[in-house]
Amino acid sequence: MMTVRETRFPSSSATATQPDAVVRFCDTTLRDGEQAPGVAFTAAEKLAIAGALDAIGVHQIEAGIPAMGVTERDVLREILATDPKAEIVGWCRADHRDVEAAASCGLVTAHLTIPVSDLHLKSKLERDRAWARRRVRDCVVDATDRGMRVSVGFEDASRADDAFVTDLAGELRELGVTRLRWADTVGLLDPVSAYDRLGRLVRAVPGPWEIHAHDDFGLATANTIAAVQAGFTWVSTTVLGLGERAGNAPIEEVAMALRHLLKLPIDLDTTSFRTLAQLVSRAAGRPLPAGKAVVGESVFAHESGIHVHGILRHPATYEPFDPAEVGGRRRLTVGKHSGRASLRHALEQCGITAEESELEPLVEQVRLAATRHKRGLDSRDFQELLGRVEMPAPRAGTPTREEPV
Ligand SMILES: CC(=O)SCCNC(=O)CCNC(=O)[C@H](O)C(C)(C)COP(=O)(O)OP(=O)(O)OC[C@H]1O[C@@H](n2cnc3c(N)ncnc32)[C@H](O)[C@@H]1OP(=O)(O)O
Ligand SMILES: O=C(O)CCC(=O)C(=O)O
Repeated sequence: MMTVRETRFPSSSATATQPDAVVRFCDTTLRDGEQAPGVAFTAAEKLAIAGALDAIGVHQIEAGIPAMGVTERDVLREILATDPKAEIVGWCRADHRDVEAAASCGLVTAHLTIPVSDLHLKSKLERDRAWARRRVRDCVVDATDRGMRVSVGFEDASRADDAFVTDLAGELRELGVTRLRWADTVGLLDPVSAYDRLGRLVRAVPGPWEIHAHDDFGLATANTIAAVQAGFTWVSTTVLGLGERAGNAPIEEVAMALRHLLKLPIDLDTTSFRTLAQLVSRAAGRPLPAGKAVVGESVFAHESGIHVHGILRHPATYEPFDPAEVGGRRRLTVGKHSGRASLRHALEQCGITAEESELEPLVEQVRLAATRHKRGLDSRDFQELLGRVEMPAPRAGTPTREEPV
């Protein structure tokens, strides 16, 4: 383990814009996440993921689709039987059969979805806005009559007529719908328009709104943050952004951006983010990319000379927050872009105090070796290199580092 002086990261609450606002998370890894092509969680994996999401303090877990059949409903019952703190939600179409299926699992909360763009209504369902209004209202009444709490999602809202969505939202609030979800189903939103459009919507129809963003243009996190800035108080997320096509807004990115960029309090145990990401990555059969924001293996690894020089003086120079906040680990690596400060530090870790004049040739040797290997040097490579260049012997009694430098 490297030894960087303990230094404090700049406070994350110093410039809070809305100090009392707690943004709530509806995590849909087990619904939209599992809709990612080729992903199929087993019951055991669904239970493990639900347990992990509950343990970190997610407010709502969208745990599956009751209409999918008996196996899905059994898993939903099993998740409910674990008595989680999080509210467990079943995703439903605006269809009485789906409401019945949700109720039959013992779910007390149902999320009903209705497409709202003319494209979806006409081309997909061969229906119109009047049908959508009638159908969703009927299903809301059906679910509430069964004693269920109901939220409603507007599918393809980003391509819908805002006036229609606003009117429908007002009617649904009056029917007792607890929350409205605005879905950017195909990821067509940009943050500036999101802020503008969603701000107008919240002002017209106050109350809890949730943003459900997709990442087709790589903007899911940015759009989610913009929605919160516009007044939305719930966010739809999935672990690692797993989901349809390019996926959803990753929980780990949204939470850390809200905490550190918007300075909002986040009441999730973010220290488990890395283990949660590893769990979902394994269950989904999708490797966790080294550079994945917040939870990738490399996002707190530093090789470049200027960066390591800075990090050794104050980690905040090249880290946005303390890696421990997300269960991550800082690593200083030696490679093609290392400089003298980095190698001086690596040598110190091996118990060697080098003369300044010895560092420059070592830098050159490290560059050549890293280029030859086409990767950073691990501790064995580094030791080998030291054996080949003339360096002072390690200080007596100082253990030689075994772990990567
Ligand atoms: C944007 C989203 O992520 S939406 C969520 C999408 N998720 C999934 O589709 C995953 C799970 N889906 C399934 O297992 C199946 O599609 C089921 C069980 C929901 C339905 O299966 P099937 O009855 O075989 O229907 P199929 O998948 O062929 O077509 C979808 C049907 O839902 C209807 N439908 C689609 N959206 C809605 C809606 N929001 N409200 C009401 N009906 C809808 C379509 O009109 C079509 O009905 P039809 O068969 O009467 O024409
Ligand atoms: O719940 C909803 O309405 C959103 C459905 C969805 O996953 C989407 O539109 O991307």
